[in-house]
Amino acid sequence: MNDVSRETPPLVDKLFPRAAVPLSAYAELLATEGTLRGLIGPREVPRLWDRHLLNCAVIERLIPEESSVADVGTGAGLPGIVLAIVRPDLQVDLVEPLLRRTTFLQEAVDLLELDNATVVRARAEDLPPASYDVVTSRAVAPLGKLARWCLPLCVEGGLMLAMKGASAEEELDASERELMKLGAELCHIHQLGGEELANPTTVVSIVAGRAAGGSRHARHGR
Ligand SMILES: C[S@@+](CC[C@H](N)C(=O)[O-])C[C@H]1O[C@@H](n2cnc3c(N)ncnc32)[C@H](O)[C@@H]1O
Repeated sequence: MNDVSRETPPLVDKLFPRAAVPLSAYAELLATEGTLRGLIGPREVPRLWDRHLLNCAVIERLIPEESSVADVGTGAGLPGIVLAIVRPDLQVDLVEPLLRRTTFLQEAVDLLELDNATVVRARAEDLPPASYDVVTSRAVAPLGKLARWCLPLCVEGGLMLAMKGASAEEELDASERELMKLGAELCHIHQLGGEELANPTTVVSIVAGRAAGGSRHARHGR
């Protein structure tokens, strides 16, 4: 057994008691196959929980029940796989163009028996518009470009959630015009997990307006 799974922090049981076992299995997969295949840097392994898994897990607080979610540029499954684990009520599409990564993602989905996650090998800009209630992303592109890819995927009134670092406010200011053109309605910067996590998560949330997606209901029939 790998060190990472043995060291599952007590906080995981406290915050996500029902998901602790699959989260630990995913942590182990990232620490082993994920690093072997170059999807996670070896230096990330000791901080997998703090900087990656828990950081991603807390964004579930912003996602309405039973949403259809696309995680754009999910890479090794962050935050998409984590969301599918901690929120079985969600339907999560793991959107990633690179074959090496989608192969790993499919193996992870199978191993973790995630019935509510689907691997979609595609670029965000090639997906049909107005397909999702929520579109998440982490470390994919600057906010303006990300909004061009993600907002059109949201249904009207849907939510784009971009995990960002210290640059969140600056990026939001810089992309204001673009966001307006794309029909963004409400933008907000959230700090999540401030009281529980060593590194709180910063998320920019943007409500999609009419120009962004289209119909009020997700077109995906899942
Ligand atoms: C730096 S990685 C981040 C991966 C993961 N979200 C994370 O936080 O660890 C960026 C990912 O975005 C993907 N990507 C780049 N352009 C994309 C696009 N237009 N549509 C979807 N994914 C894209 C890349 O293939 C890559 O896996």
